[in-house]
Amino acid sequence: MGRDPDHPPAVVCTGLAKTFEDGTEAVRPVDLTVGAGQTIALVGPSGCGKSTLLRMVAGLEAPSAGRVAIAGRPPAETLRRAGLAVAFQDPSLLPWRTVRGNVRLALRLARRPMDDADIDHLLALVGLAGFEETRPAALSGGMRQRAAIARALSTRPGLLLLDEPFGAVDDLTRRQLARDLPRLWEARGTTTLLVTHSVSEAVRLSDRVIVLSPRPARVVAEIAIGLPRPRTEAIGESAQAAALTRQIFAALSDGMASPATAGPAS
Ligand SMILES: Nc1ncnc2c1ncn2[C@@H]1O[C@H](COP(=O)(O)OP(=O)(O)OP(=O)(O)O)[C@@H](O)[C@H]1O
Repeated sequence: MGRDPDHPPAVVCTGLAKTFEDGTEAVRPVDLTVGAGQTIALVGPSGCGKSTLLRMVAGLEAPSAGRVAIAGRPPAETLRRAGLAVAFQDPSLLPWRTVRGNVRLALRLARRPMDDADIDHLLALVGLAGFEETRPAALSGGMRQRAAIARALSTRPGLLLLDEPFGAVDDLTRRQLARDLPRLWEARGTTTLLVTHSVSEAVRLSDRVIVLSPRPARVVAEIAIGLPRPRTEAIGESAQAAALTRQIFAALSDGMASPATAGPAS
């Protein structure tokens, strides 16, 4: 399926902070490093600033302070070189194109060749076999989200940014995606930064979990997930995984107990 990505990049965020124009302080200076080829999960209470942080890494939101370096370069440059792909909560599929057409366009823009059989293989992997010719309006929210994930993976990015990638997906499909998709990005050595509301999913997928405080987001704990790979369901349900899950919940409650004073909410 196309060529291998460029060397997966490391991401370094230094003093990254965001206060919106209306005074809402979303992110307190955050230092964060994602090693090349690592998968890092961001977890934190709802509205704490996770998406804002991810959008700054993607170059879609300008930081108020600090900087992001992806393989030493600014995000916009990585985006332009198609080394970065995003799948966010609200999938921005083109409504007049079919599912396959949306993936095809991303590939064309990224100048990465892939034939329709390979596209369909990827669509089958995210459970969209039979919907290749369907337009987004005729898909459920979860299906649209899966189409956006397939589109993001199709260009074989070196860096993958996922915001609640399985948020609108039913539990059974979510479980299946959490099993199958990481195999793809692990096999390619993709550097992956994802936001999830699910602590068990964070444990299952990542090498390290970053626990954020309530808004404004600051890092309250970084927990290394030393579980073996591939992460089978049995590993995800092991006593070791359960202990890590408890540790993350404890860090989340510690963060809740010591919120920082924040600027006004929007
Ligand atoms: N453009 C904006 N202008 C002003 N405030 C904003 C803007 N975008 C987000 N916010 C505010 O910043 C805060 C953080 O939002 P963000 O979406 O990053 O949180 P989140 O942790 O991703 O939330 P959730 O878990 O519910 O998806 C929220 O209070 C939100 O209302």
